[in-house]
Amino acid sequence: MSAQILDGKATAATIRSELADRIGALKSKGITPGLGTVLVGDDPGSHTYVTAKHRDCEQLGINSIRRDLPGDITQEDLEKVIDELNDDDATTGYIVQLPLPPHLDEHAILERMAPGKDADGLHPTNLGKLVLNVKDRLDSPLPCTPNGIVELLLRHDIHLKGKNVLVVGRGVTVGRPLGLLLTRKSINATVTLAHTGTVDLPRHLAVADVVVAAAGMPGMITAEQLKPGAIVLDVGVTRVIDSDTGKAKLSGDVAKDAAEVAGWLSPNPGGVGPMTRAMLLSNVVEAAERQAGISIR
Ligand SMILES: Nc1nc(=O)c2c([nH]1)NC[C@@H]1CN(c3ccc(C(=O)N[C@@H](CCC(=O)O)C(=O)O)cc3)C=[N+]21
Repeated sequence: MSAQILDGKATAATIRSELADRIGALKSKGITPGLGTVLVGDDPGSHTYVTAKHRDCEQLGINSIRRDLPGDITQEDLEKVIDELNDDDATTGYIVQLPLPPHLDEHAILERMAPGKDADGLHPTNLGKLVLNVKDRLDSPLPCTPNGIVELLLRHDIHLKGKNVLVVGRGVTVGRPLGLLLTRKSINATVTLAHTGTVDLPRHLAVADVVVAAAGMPGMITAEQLKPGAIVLDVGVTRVIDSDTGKAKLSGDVAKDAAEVAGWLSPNPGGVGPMTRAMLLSNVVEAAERQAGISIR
């Protein structure tokens, strides 16, 4: 049996075309959404993702505000940039690419962002709303990768009600908030969050209907660990050196042989990554609609 593909590229393209209509409606009211990005340092992976995000904006007619900052920027100077973006009317929403260099206080930066301009859905206030509200639709942004995973499954007509979901990795952009989304009444999954402190990961994998691999550990999830027919989402993106070519390449957390056992598999690249970017655009458009007083639901 070979897994069916959760095609993030095609799904993201559909979402972008839906957003184009909503952007057209905003522009007819004289409103052009603007996405800001704050990138500190010169990590090649982060530059790739930020460039891809701005390419998406250009294709959709969303304004781009790009702040690439030196890796040795002080906390105080970074906070000044955050204050500028909070006050900039052309910036509907923005993100601070994580992780930040270790000398910077990531929490203080995220908290300093205006919650209404948080395009990532990672501001404590917005994550707090997710903790507090299990049943209603929220009027605040959802974290992009977790929401991208939900949207990818829904648009392939896969429903998680009653399913056992194993999330591997407790990072702030994926693992930690994902359970908050999947345990909402509208989805009703049961979620286990595994991490580096988990004992006997294979025991959890063997009973998981859905596996979200977001640990950043290349090839960690292999076919023999999976429950036959499991739905597998490969989220991890780690730069590794290709042993044959000696060149840097991106590796996912799921080994190639998983496709022989899984029922569904999101390719990497081409799965959750494009969905993350599509959800970011959706958060920016929703923020513009909210600021324009357009009811979005
Ligand atoms: N505050 C913050 N928010 C993030 O959402 C965030 C972050 N920091 N730090 C880094 C991670 C990583 N990330 C990706 C986004 C898109 C692709 C993506 O589109 N990947 C393409 C391949 C790259 C390409 O070809 O464009 C794919 O999977 O098909 C990958 C990874 C967001 N992140």
